[in-house]
Amino acid sequence: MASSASTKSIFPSPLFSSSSSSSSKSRSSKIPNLSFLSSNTFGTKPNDINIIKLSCQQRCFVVNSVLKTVDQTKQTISNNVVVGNEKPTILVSEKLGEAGLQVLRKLGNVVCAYDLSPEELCTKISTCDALIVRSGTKVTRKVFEAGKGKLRVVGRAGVGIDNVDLQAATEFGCLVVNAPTANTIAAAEHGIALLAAMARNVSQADASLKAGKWLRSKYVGVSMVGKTLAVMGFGKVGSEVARRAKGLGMNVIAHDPYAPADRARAAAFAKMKKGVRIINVARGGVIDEDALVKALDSGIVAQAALDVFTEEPPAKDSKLVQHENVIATPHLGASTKEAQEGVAIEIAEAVVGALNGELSATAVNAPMVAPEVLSELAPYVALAEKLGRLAVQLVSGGSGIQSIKVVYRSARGPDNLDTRLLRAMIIKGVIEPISNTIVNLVNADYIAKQRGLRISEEKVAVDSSLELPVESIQIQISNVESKFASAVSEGQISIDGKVKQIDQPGMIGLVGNILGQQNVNVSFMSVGRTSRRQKAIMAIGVDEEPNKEALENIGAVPAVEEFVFLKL
Ligand SMILES: NC(=O)C1=CN([C@@H]2O[C@H](COP(=O)(O)OP(=O)(O)OC[C@H]3O[C@@H](n4cnc5c(N)ncnc54)[C@H](O)[C@@H]3O)[C@@H](O)[C@H]2O)C=CC1
Ligand SMILES: O=C(O)C(=O)COP(=O)(O)O
Repeated sequence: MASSASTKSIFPSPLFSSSSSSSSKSRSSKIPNLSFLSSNTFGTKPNDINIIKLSCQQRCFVVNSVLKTVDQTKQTISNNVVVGNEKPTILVSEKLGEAGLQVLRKLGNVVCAYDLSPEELCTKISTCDALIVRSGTKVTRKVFEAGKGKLRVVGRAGVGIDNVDLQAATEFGCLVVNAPTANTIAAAEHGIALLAAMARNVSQADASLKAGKWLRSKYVGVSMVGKTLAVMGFGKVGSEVARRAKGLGMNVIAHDPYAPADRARAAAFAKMKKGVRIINVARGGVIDEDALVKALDSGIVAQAALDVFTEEPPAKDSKLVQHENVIATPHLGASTKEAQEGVAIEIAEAVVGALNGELSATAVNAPMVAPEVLSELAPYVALAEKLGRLAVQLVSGGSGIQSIKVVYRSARGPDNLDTRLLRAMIIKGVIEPISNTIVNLVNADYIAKQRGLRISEEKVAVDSSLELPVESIQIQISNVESKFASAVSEGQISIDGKVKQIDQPGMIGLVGNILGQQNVNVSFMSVGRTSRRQKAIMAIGVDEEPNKEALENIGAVPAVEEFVFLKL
């Protein structure tokens, strides 16, 4: 970065050079610099401004300028899920607990429309910003196509997202969030309920009694105590089932190829014991239903208790459901009052958070960025996007960029710098100006890949006592031609960005006066700061080009740490 924190650059540096060799004051006037600040809305340390060296042609004079308001910065970070000042419309297509609806109503217009046909859903979705579903709504590619440009969030009020086309969601930049914790106990309890009901033939005995029979010897059951329960999938539900089964005196073994070894001891299921009993409260797809019918017929499987099916609802004449040794419930695992209230609140908060521009902790198709990481990276997010925007506008033909190398100079070790957000914003900056595609954290990597844009990243370690996560971000683009001959050095365009700045009273008047004295008309002025009396930034548009004296006078103002003049 040529301009250091203390440099006041009037006619700045060789275009896009990352060199720090020459002072910006000594450089040719035809190559301007630009300083950008993203206001600090996330509690990032107050010294932060984004500085970008660039070349432009439109007349614009910049002394510590504001790039984004608080909300705008949030929008940038938030995958474009913010819908401006209008109240967002949230479609709830399956029954959701009242407590969740109340949370949603505080933010937006909530439309509850149940049992929609696929066509009706597509029609309705075109006016909606968010959609909340359970397992009964198929959120297909067609739904995302119909919601294109408007649908920003799909909330799954539960765990399983197999009814949502995640690939399509990602391609359309639509965030998918779920509610992964609130129905765990309900599902585990349902598993235990099915286990006990199956062991004691509760369903069959009940049906027979209601049919006027009294068949005590037919429905002799089996005891659970001392039996072995194999839990397939030792996640949230599986481990709660295991705890309860142990309480019933069962021996519990678990199989989970992905669970940490200390959580699940792998068990071999090469051959099931004859007379095994199977319970499924996960998903129909985990069991081959035809094979299960055969196994039930042959007696290898004595009984099955099923809450979930490959096709829901299953066909009325389903051999599996009708089998006398099968008890079945219509996907009721999560259906307790308590779980549904919990799930409703969990998903409503996730959707509201997403619509408010926060990255969700339960995002399914976007990288999770911890709040503290988000907070400290906030100023760099705006910087990254601007660097991308500048890059693409400098390259002839706009779409000519095929690969970008991003160099992060940081005192942090590579493992302590999460650059996914910054990379996504660079991609956003590069692609959005030249296409109609909305790019965000959800789809950035996908869109880049689809367009053949390769992004490589390098983290360069620097010694620094500052606790900033990033000292500078540099974008390097090789083998491109520029609209501005001076932008290319040795076949490469290189743009640097950095952060810092100061807020103090009187700056607007001071700078305005200097310009006025030179008869330079101000066409716009935008000011912002990280926080009160902290770092600030100001952008001024001018109708006439200020002369050298005016620029020098501005540069001489003590509080101006750095300023640049640029023609866009
Ligand atoms: N019936 C119902 O109403 C409900 C059903 N569910 C379903 O229950 C299942 C479990 O939910 P959670 O425990 O919340 O999810 P989870 O993600 O906490 O646990 C799933 C576990 O399955 C393991 N797993 C994945 N592939 C496996 C394989 N091939 N063999 C063995 N284990 C495998 C994973 O490593 C993970 O530990 C999900 O399918 C979910 O959709 C959840 C809640 C209610
Ligand atoms: O959370 C899950 O994965 C479930 O299967 C619950 O489905 P539901 O919300 O009851 O349609």
